[in-house]
Amino acid sequence: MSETKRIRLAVIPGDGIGTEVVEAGLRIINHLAEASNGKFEFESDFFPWGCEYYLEHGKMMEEGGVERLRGYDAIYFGAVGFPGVPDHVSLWGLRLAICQGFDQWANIRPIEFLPGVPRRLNHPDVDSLNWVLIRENSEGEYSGIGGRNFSGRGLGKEVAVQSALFTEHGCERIIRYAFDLARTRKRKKVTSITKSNAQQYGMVLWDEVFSRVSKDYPDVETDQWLVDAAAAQFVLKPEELEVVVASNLFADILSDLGSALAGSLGLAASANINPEGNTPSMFESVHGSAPDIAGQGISNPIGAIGSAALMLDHLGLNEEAELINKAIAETTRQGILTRDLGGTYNTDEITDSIIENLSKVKAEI
Ligand SMILES: NC(=O)C1=CN([C@@H]2O[C@H](COP(=O)(O)OP(=O)(O)OC[C@H]3O[C@@H](n4cnc5c(N)ncnc54)[C@H](O)[C@@H]3O)[C@@H](O)[C@H]2O)C=CC1
Ligand SMILES: CC(=O)C(=O)O
Ligand SMILES: [K+]
Ligand SMILES: [Mn+2]
Repeated sequence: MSETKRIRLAVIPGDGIGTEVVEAGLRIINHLAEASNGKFEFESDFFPWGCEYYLEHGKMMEEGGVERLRGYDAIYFGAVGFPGVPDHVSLWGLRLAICQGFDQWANIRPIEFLPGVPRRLNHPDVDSLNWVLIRENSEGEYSGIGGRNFSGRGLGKEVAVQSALFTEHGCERIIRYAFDLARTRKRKKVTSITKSNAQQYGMVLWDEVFSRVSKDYPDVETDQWLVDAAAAQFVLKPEELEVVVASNLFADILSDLGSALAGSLGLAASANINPEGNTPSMFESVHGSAPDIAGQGISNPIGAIGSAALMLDHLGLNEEAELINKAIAETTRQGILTRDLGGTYNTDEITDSIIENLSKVKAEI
């Protein structure tokens, strides 16, 4: 028997349903670790950072918090944000501080159309759809460049500037990432989404880099859309999409649209990757802290559990990741669904079912 692989995990449940869905995800991966006969185990350290921490300490995480995470193999994250703390304070103080601090520049957001789920997309062959959004995660509209209150212009005359930063380096690395990923997939197609008619500097640079990089991938089909038309395209011609690459803001919006089309925001998983492997990557559901349903135990844990699968895949536990995804699909196929999908099951029951189905799908392999 070879040595046990010890995985050091930093767990940040955060706020609202973040805590509920992270607990569900941990149940799944700890179950797999126990069943692995010593192949791997997790050493999880919990960080109580978030809005409650802020109300007590005046900051979202402890001093030097990002540095404390550096030595971990991965970060498993819930969600951040709760009424009482301004959303821009909570987001910048935790999620963006980690993503940008660790240069997790590739945010991978697959959109799976699961069996048994009532999808909102009226497409004859929904089962054939499988998208992955590649979101630029280090710059663009979320560079934080700008300011307010420039010169005391007086009541009702305030001015705010919010700039987007696009660097050739930043565009090139995320676009190459999308092309490299497309090469591993069936259709081998990358769709780039910008708004370069109105945004004549940064997004034109993006388009130029896209066109230059695409020449290195003659085997990959390309498509380019302006974001307004692209939003319509998601609904009207979903079969045209496979790998989609877009800026920080656009892919943020389109990933919520995509997950809603697949059934619910609660389904979508994501990975914030530092592809160089210099820093830990962070895995989290696409959705936020959902204060409207927090504390009721009814949140859909599938996005967070799928994110745990992305994490295992990243850590080299590819078979286990596949098992999780198969077990999720088996649970939805059986009609075991949370309320956001029209079901009646709660978070724990979905998680129980996925755990049960892990053994079932394993036996079928
Ligand atoms: N990565 C992160 O940590 C993110 C944080 N946020 C923060 O979350 C807070 C709430 O933001 P919202 O715009 O309301 O977005 P949200 O994603 O939290 O919720 C939007 C809607 O989707 C529903 N929903 C989301 N996830 C669900 C799940 N797993 N199961 C069932 N229903 C689910 C919610 O109940 C709500 O009606 C804000 O403070 C925001 O800044 C928002 C998005 C991402
Ligand atoms: C902040 C946010 O909405 C996201 O990362 O998806
Ligand atoms: K999240
Ligand atoms: Mn978002």
